[in-house]
Amino acid sequence: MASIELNGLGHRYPGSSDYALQPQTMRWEDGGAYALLGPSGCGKTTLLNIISGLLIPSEGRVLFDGRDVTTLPTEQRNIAQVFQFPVIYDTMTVFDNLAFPLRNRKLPESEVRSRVAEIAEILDLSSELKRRASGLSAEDKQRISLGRGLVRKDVAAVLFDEPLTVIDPHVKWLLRRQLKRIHHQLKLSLIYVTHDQIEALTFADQVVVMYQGQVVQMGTPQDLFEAPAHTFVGHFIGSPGMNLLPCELNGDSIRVGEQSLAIPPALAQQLAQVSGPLTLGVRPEFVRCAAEGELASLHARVLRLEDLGTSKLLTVQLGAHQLKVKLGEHAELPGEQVQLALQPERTMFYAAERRVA
Ligand SMILES: Nc1ncnc2c1ncn2[C@@H]1O[C@H](COP(=O)(O)OP(=O)(O)OP(=O)(O)O)[C@@H](O)[C@H]1O
Repeated sequence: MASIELNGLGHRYPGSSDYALQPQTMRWEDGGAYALLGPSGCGKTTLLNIISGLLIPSEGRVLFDGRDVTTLPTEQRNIAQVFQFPVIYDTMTVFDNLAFPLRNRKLPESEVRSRVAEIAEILDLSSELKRRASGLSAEDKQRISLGRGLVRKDVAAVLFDEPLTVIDPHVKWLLRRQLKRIHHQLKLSLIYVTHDQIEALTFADQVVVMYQGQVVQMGTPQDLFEAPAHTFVGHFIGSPGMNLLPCELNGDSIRVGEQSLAIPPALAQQLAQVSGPLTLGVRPEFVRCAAEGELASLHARVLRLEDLGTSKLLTVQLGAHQLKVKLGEHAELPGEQVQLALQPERTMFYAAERRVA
């Protein structure tokens, strides 16, 4: 296993003046489980291909444990890869498929047997080991692909490119949990590309959120939820995402539309240093219905209440903007008008999309 450092790493495809990947520097720790999460076209595959050696970046360096691998071909990087679709040998048995990466490295047969047994056990393939891979379902075949990616202990990292795309949603959930268990048991460095936030948040210790060729935040699922560093993280993570409202500083308060919200003097001082328009961000989970006349609350017009099963979602009109509020499963429609209080420590401020307070 290895740490991975990206040093001023950026990429422009030949003939394009735009960066597919903006130059950036970051470090991923040895043994970590990282998810690269972002919408289509944000640069996830470009970054993964640079790490795997399929693509040489136009700028910057990639280091594995301090060793510069930027221009090394994939075979010399000592990595394992799992792709969207199964890559297995149909004519071989499940055992021989799982054993292949180990036999390729000339490991003694006794070690091959014990390692294959360990991986097969974790992936629920133990009873299938003698079967030919050709007769298996697409899901079982992808399970074998996962096993082949995970079977070697000596790889620098295992890279996954949307590996659960072909998997049925129910089995997907099981496999995600198995992957998490594998990570805890085997302590492999895992990098997992996905555009699915649930997949990223359940699998990874650290989620690397990408947007328009940039990593806009790297953090635990809790960091991303409680303190989004970028408005994109705010609305991309969460269901529904963060409420984002244009606002202005006005002395010791914030103006939101026609209304005023008192804020602590220290926060007002901090916001006074910021240039450019401000946006207030608060997740629907951190807004509550307040008592009439309660200090530091906003007045809004009720639009609708939807039942989400374990919670209810209230939509209100606040000036020109709509705001979502998550309420308990037994909440009732609060009438035509409502006072809303925002949890102060979970209310964020953004300028030019970045969090400033
Ligand atoms: N071979 C290429 N030549 C030119 N531009 C490319 C090439 N591959 C990708 N791009 C562009 O680079 C940007 C990043 O693409 P990339 O495939 O890395 O994103 P992604 O997040 O992996 O998206 P997806 O989930 O759709 O695969 C996009 O604007 C894309 O059009």
